[in-house]
Amino acid sequence: MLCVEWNQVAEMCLYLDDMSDDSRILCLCSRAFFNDRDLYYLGLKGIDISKRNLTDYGEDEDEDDEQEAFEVSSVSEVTVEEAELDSEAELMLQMGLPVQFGGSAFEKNFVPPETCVKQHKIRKKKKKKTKCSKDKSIKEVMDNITDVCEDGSESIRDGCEDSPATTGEEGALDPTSVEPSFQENWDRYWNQYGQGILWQGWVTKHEEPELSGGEPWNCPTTKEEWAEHYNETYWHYYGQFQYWAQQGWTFDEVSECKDLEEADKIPNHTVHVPPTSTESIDCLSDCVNGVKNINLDLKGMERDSKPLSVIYESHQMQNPESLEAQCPCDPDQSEPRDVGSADRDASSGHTHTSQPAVKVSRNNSSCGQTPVNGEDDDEDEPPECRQAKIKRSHELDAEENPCQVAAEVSTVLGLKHGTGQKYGGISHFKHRTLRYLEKGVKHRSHFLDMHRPVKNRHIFFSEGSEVKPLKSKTVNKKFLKGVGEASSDLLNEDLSLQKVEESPSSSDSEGLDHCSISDPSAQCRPSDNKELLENTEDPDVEGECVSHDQIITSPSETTDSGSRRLGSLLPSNAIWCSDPATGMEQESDADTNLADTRQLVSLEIPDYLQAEAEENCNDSFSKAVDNCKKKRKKPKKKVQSLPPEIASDPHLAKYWAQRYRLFSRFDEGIKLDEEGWFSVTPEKIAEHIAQRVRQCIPGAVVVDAFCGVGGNAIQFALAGMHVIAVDIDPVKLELAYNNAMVYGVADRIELIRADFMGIACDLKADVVFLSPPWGGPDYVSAETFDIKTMMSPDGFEIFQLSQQITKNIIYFVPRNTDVEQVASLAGPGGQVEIEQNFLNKKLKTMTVYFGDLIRK
Ligand SMILES: C[S@@+](CC[C@H](N)C(=O)[O-])C[C@H]1O[C@@H](n2cnc3c(N)ncnc32)[C@H](O)[C@@H]1O
Ligand SMILES: C[n+]1cn([C@@H]2O[C@H](CO)[C@@H](O)[C@H]2O)c2nc(N)[nH]c(=O)c21
Repeated sequence: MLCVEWNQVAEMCLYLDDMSDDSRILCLCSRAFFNDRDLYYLGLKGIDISKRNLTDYGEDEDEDDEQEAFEVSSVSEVTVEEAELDSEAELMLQMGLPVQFGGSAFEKNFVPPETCVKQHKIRKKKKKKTKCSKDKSIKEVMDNITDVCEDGSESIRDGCEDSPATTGEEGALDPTSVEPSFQENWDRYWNQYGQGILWQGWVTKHEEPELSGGEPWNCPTTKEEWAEHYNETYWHYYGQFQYWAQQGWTFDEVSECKDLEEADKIPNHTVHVPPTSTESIDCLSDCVNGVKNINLDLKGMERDSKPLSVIYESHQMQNPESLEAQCPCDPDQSEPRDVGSADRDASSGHTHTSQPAVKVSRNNSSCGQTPVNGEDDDEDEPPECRQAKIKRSHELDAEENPCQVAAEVSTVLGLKHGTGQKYGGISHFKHRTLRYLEKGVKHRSHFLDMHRPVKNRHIFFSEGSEVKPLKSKTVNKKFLKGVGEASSDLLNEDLSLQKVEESPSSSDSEGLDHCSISDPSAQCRPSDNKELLENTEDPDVEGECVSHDQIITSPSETTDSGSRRLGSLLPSNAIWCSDPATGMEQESDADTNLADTRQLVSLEIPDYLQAEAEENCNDSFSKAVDNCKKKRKKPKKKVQSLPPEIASDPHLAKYWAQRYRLFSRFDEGIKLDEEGWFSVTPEKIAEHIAQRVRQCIPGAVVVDAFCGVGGNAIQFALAGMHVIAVDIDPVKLELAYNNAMVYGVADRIELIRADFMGIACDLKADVVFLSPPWGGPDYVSAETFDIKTMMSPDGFEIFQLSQQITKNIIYFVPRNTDVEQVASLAGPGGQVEIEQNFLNKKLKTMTVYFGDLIRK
């Protein structure tokens, strides 16, 4: 299946210094969205997330994610079986917000604040009576438990329950638990921006809103939809506001009158708060007091509803970061930066677009958080963006501020502009332009998690604030470690530990000995490694290793694929492992003994990974959960044995929970090693990349230069391509082979154990796919990822060698990669497509396409 949605969002032109404008690099920015929530939840089955932190289970799998963990208690009533959260609700959870503020989960539990409290409480009481007895027992237990908070210092009652950001349903829903100053601030915010946000959202959903039949909130045909829209928008922004407020953000209120004057004295219309549901309409309108009086800028809104085609221009962006330091938006720097006439000159005539465009300038006055009502399509920006408003004008003016433009681009598009060395002798880009290709990019971007950095923190709440800061990564890690230690005595026999101990893993030295052999006649596949062999489609997959010291022609070269087939020169000390069953060959290296460096550290298994662990738990919490589970009469799940690399490292637990999103056929015998777990491409993304290749170059021969455990190679093969899969690590090739067997595509993948850097010049193919190591999961801790210096091998050298094979290259890079550096790979006058990959609305990775693979 292809991605849920694919959009071209912007076109960025990068102009080279000292070169004509024809040499500018065109960079298409696109987004691919995938949804594999079902696979994620499948991986959580058997894990009681009510007891643990969801981030431990990989929804936020990166080691250094900005989205910090949310407290256990915030999902105290959420168990995997019933966790049917939509993405928005989940985002709320991740932000530490009550799930009720998100999407469908919200709708089920709609509770307007303030004036609706009483009404709501009555409803709640009624609801409560009919609630599952699980709630009762859990509540009971929760009342008794005093040591469940992860930080160990506070009880649920004292430390968790009170905070709306960290509570379970009860605490979260009680609006009185929201600090009054927050509510006041929110009301002011909503009064000021609510109408703009509402209208902008409406306009985005409806190409050209038809106003002849009346305002959408009055028109009988749209009334209901408007109500829903209102509801969704209100609560979405409420959640956003609460989150950013917790992060220390404040917003500066501006005088409405002043705004209106600035907004060209736009005719006023009144927004009537529409019915949201039969029960809540009146109270909602009261809740959002003041919205009735907000003036709607229809004229401005109409302007905004036109397709966006906006150019941001920035000049001399050699060092946007250093410029950012002088940004006049910085409250500490009151003096505006004078861009100067030279910059203005440089800006003229560099639109280079086929479509009409509006240049965007940064008005200093707008830096000071002065949104212009209805004038600006940023009207719906979340609080963090209010600090840097952009005002449209038809000419660049002296007040344009390149650093803000860069910041805007990265805020909206989530792209990183670094100062890293450029490829191919390009010194730097003298200026750049950016044109949106999609309407409502900014609005849509708000609903995506792009790991935006949070800057400009202010003290917002009083010291007595009950809003608890989100849990830190350190705590999270400590917790994980602790769990690993504490749970060693809870080992469950069902987990086949004995088997784990006895059976060497793929990353275990015993297992490896079979492949890192010097005797070429030795068996390549570890015949005694049942772990590795079990569940493969063909039980007789043992093969022989054959030594080669000459040019080896791969079996596929004799197939009917003509000149496109591989002819590879292999290192002279290479050993090929041939599988008689499939005719596949594998190479092993006599010099390599990775086994020495790999050990099983410990066999402690966290209790929460034991699907049926509750049988061993005598505490009342477990009993309560147990009771609930029994009530649900769900069939008992088969206990799955934990792979040793997971069992030995509690940090890998999160990847285990994600196993089906990595390989949907995981249970059929998929095997990974430690590196494989954290670096394999999630199946949906790999499938999408493969489909793109299939569409552009059907039947291509693809070199997967760093194939790892085969995540991409398998998808290329499934899409009908012939794959030459290279990896330096023989263990990876073992695993890739095993996994390819599971998917029934082993015969379409040639596995070569070699250093890609050494054999690249001898490979022939139509497409090269590059997914090199990024230096481990810590790649996220870099503000901007530099593909030259942070990758090993050097990302530029990898690319240069690949260019010798073909111009059709796919580079799979971290989401925080310096886009200008990546774009420079295209060379002067070249083109590149940078595709952001979103998994469940969260930016995961970027895929960069070159040559014929760019979607025009
Ligand atoms: C990130 S993993 C690839 C993951 C793969 N795309 C997947 O989905 O399974 C990178 C792989 O590159 C391999 N590697 C590292 N240096 C290499 C080199 N010089 N040549 C070939 N492979 C290399 C590592 O052994 C590792 O398996
Ligand atoms: C450390 N890591 C994560 N991913 C990929 O990024 C996603 C989000 O973290 C992971 O799911 C994985 O696909 C990696 N891909 C490559 N090619 N190399 C890596 O070192 C790597």
